[in-house]
Amino acid sequence: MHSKDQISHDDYQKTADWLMSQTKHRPQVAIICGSGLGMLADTLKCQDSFAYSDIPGFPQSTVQGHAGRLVFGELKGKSCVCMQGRFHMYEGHSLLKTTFPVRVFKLLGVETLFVTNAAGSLADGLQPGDIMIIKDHVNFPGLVGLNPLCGPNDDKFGPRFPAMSGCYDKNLRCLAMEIAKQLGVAGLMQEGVYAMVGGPNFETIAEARLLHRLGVDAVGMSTAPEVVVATHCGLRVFGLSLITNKVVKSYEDLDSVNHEGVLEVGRLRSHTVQQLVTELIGRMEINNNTNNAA
Ligand SMILES: O=P(O)(O)O[C@@H]1C[C@H](O)[C@@H](CO)O1
Ligand SMILES: Nc1nc2[nH]cnc2c(=O)[nH]1
Repeated sequence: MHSKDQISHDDYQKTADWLMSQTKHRPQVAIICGSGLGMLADTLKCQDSFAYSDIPGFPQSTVQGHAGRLVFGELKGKSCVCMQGRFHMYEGHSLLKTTFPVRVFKLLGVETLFVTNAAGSLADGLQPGDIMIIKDHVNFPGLVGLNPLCGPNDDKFGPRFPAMSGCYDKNLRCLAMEIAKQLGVAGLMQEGVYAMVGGPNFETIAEARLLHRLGVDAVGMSTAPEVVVATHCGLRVFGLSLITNKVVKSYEDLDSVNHEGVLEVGRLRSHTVQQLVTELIGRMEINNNTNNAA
């Protein structure tokens, strides 16, 4: 890693301090909105919002469907911060930049991170419009050393060799399924394994078949680095993939995926995703956060 890519503890702290000087909200929960899912921020009450371009140290969103705003507010009595737009490796950001907000959230006192994304389905049982609760992930870039934790370890955030088993909180996954039943949308939901690939191109048929054989249920281009960094600094994580398309696995299939279609499914399912996230945040327990990374 080149030194220009490194971000010091002070850099994260400066951004956190700036945000705390601009808003009275002290969020317990952070939400990262995936492609087409930015409307999650609209449900927050008593909003304070900041364009990424106005936040010292923040990267900029370049992808259509990622507005580039950080929104603070209340949801069901819990203080939240929501990223309307995330950063992807394929935009040219370093992985440390991609995950920069997660460590800032930790310094703000956040204890639970919600990650959402748009993903293509490889599992036969997952259809466009379905919602997958992420049970686990395969971080393909991470497996070959493209990991935000590479480089000097910042012991104030977490250990050199963090465990990743159990990084998607089981209690929150169970509660989400219970809420889905109560909302009458359990038929749309199942748990599965998400895989991150680098993008920005969608999969070839041979790549799709490979991922399918490896046991991947849904594939996308984000999330895993954020979850790795969140787990490293002790955040509890809950993740949802909105299935926006079937990944083409047959040479006879003439379908092909495009980003506009991905955003459209996001819009169609926005209400259900919003309801689920709102109820889950309302019903989950929050521990007293001692903010031990500060
Ligand atoms: O930010 P997410 O992971 O939801 O975005 C997915 C992956 C690509 O960025 C884009 C492809 O349409 O959607
Ligand atoms: N890699 C990948 N990312 C996606 N995001 C939404 N759909 C897809 C897909 O089919 N493949």
